[in-house]
Amino acid sequence: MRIALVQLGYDDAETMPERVERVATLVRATVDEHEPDLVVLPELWGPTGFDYRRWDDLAEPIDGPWVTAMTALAAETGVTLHAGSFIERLAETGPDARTLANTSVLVTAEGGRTAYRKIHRFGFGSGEPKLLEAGAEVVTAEIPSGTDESVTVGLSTCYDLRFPELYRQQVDAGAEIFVVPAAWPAARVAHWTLLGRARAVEDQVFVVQCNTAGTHARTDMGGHSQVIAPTGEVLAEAGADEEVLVVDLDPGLVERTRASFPVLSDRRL
Ligand SMILES: O=C(O)CCC(=O)C(=O)O
Repeated sequence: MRIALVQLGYDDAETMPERVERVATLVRATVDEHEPDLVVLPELWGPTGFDYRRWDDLAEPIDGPWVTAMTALAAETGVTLHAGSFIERLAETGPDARTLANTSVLVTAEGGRTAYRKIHRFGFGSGEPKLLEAGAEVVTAEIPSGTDESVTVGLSTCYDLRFPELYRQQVDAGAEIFVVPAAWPAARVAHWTLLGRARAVEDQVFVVQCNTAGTHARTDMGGHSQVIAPTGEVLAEAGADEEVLVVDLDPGLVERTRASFPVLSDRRL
């Protein structure tokens, strides 16, 4: 299975429509050059990443222009696209009296769609917890792997990576690859790489982490997207700047790793 991670770099000058156009061009070029089965984009790259003062203006419903554009892009290029996340305007006010969510979207070339609302909100009282509803559902999806077998991916977003119990629930739901889009700051990029490896080793899965590059909202982004094998081996790691990372992986390694070192069967619940 070939996966391409688009570690997008951006600043505050580019508008959301300009960035959507640029990303579509990048995805088309990546698919033409590398023929991946799955393309992954980072968290909130459309609605300005960390600039949460603009989220309300840029929020869209799940059937709005951004998701429609990403669905069309997957159909046009014939790939499964994890489009990263956007600010979703919810149809109803949630339990925390908010009408927005940080929602990741995975679309297939055939038009199938899986959405995941970020469960752990980052900001310690400001930003996400103040403005967004928390997701309440653990989400996995079966996607094509480039062979006759499909593969099960678990969806999570950025700060979620700090909460191992979420990933154990994804394992219980059959996840073989954790896909984690992020806008993870440079200041804590060592945590990003360490926690990705930890999740891979403890859950014996592949971890695909697609971060953001550049500087926006006065925050330097950390880059260093990476793909980790179920053994903990780093299969590929990006630098700090915008970059497309392409990696081939064998989903069968999950089962082989678990069979040869069956640590998950020693869990005590
Ligand atoms: O946990 C961190 O250090 C970064 C998390 C974050 O930036 C986010 O979830 O948006």
